[in-house]
Amino acid sequence: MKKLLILLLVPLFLASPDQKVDAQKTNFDYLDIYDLQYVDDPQISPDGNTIIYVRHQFDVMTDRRYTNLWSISFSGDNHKPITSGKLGYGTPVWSPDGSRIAYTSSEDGSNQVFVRWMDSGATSSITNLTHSPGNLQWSPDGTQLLFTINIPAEQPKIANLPSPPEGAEWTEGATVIDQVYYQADGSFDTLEESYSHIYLISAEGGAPRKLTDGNYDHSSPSWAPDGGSILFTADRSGNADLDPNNAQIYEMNIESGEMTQITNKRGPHGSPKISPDGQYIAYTGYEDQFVGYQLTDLYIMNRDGSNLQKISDDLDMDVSDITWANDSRSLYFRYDEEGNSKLGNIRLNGDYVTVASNLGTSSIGRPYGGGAYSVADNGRFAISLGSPDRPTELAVGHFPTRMAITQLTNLNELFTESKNLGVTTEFWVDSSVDDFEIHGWILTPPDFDPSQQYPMILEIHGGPHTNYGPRFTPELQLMASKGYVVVYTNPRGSTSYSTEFASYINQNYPSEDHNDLMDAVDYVVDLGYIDEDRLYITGGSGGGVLSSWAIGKTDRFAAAVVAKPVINWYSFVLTADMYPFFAKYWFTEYPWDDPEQYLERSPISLVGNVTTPTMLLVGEYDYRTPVSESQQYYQALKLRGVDASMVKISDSSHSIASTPSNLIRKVAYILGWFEKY
Ligand SMILES: CC(=O)N[C@@H](C)C(=O)N[C@@H](C)C(=O)N[C@@H](C)C(=O)O
Repeated sequence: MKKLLILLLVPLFLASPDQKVDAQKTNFDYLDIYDLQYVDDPQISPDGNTIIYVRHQFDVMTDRRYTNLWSISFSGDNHKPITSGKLGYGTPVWSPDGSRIAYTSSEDGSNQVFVRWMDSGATSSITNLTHSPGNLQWSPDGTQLLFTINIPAEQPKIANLPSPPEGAEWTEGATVIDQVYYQADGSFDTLEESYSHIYLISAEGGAPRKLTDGNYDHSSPSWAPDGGSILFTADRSGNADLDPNNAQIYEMNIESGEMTQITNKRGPHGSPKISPDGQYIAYTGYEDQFVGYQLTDLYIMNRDGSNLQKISDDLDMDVSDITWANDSRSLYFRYDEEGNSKLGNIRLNGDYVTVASNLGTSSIGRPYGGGAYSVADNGRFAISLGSPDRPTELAVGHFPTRMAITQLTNLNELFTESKNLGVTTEFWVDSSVDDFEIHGWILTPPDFDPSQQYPMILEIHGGPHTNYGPRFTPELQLMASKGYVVVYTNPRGSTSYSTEFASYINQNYPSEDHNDLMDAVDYVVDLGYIDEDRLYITGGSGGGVLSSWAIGKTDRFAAAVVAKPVINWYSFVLTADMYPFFAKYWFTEYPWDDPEQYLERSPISLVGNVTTPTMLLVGEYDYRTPVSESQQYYQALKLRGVDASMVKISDSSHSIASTPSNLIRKVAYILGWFEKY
């Protein structure tokens, strides 16, 4: 008995100290997804004393994500629900005096705008809309709200059809399509032609006033400090559908409805905001060069559009989500840097600082960037705080005193205390083809022991102009919990490093990003704990491009799962929902004018080399990277006698992870395929 006892105790001491398996805990498993909770969209009150945030939860019975509004004080006290139930509440916005919040809710069966009086808790819907509202913006005096909704365009009759006889059982009929955008990923039906318009409504309800007109989209409304006018963006050229990157800034006088175009440089103009002193307009954008990646900069100009200045020259990172500081002397903004999502503050002379790092999203999928923040008049701010080890929580801080960031919520404390999770470690590897350094992370299994040999999965991000980072990723944690070392990287083309790095694959994708991925695999293999006979590769969307490209270049992988890929750029730009953008920005010619340009960068051109057993996996209603792309590769592999399988995830769009059970299915099919080999 004594000898048996010693044998039983030894393995526990072998585990590396930082990954000792706690026998009281269990490994992260598929159904644990439904226990996760996320903080998103934290909105701090104007006086900085209270934060309203959106809490994301999941219901295993309805297989749905549902959201509620919660409130907590800046000190962390008085944490309580504002709404409850398994419905949808979102986009909370404080009134300028902090007495009310406006938000959207589906509690009445359709998405409407609600207002809550914070002192009494009285709540009322103030709209009765037929389409979902968005972009809620309080007027400076708190008496009115702006919002946008999509309004169907008048549809001309195409044919004078006879009516079926009474009781006849004719077929459904036909869908007439004549607009450029007739499908959008996430909308399962054919799109009706509609345009986004801006409305104004009393904060106490009543008939809304339609401010904009015409068959044009109007977006990003914001108020002038005096409440006399609003800014918004629109491309009213009449060619916006086929020229998708040229929205301009307009100012509209609320009383007269008179509209003035403020900008006219070619290129996108996003999120126009007037400074609190009324002196400047800030916006994000760039001068369009018609290439795949273009750095999004921050500009300021006078109210009339004169004296335009780019103030983010020293940043070389994409700027988004801008907010003027109360003194009109700086702006807060979101940016990603080396795979870390951050909140920054930039002065009008271009000097900038990082205010907070490690922002997180509410995704249950892969570790993409993102995050949310808000700032009070006194410099207090709230952020969605991410971490590689737990879902996103709420944190607060103060700028410029730079008090320590304080995490206020711990929604997942019991979860993280009861689960053995994979551990994320960072690495950099020198490119084998030039001077770039490639950034990556290794997610090791909960019971990891570097003296053992492990199967390895290389998981590749899409976009391609996005970035992965040390962020909580249930999708990859599930792979690690099943015993895999999971490696993920930011190959060239990824954002958050430099314009040079991201632009390298402009009209040159895929290319040496493949080498970056193989350099990362070589690096991790050289660490000595990977079984080289059990190397696996997978990736979604752009990651599907690179995983199918890779197995056309090497047979080092025991198996591959190519998820929602582009396989043939020629067919892709003629079937994808965003086809005008893809054709005009990812290529220099149309496919019929230069088929070779499309074919030479298409994974289908390398399928003749493939020996790797491959599963295709795609959402049944994926309109971003259509099912037909996966079908081409699957059928080519079958014709070549390569072991292939194809999984179509039912009722799924491009965003497979938007439904928890579909995320579970995706990981289970991926691991099932790898286990087979
Ligand atoms: C950044 C981004 O999403 N770009 C779009 C043009 C896009 O939809 N790209 C897809 C081809 C893609 O790779 N999407 C990634 C984000 C995914 O994992 O779905």
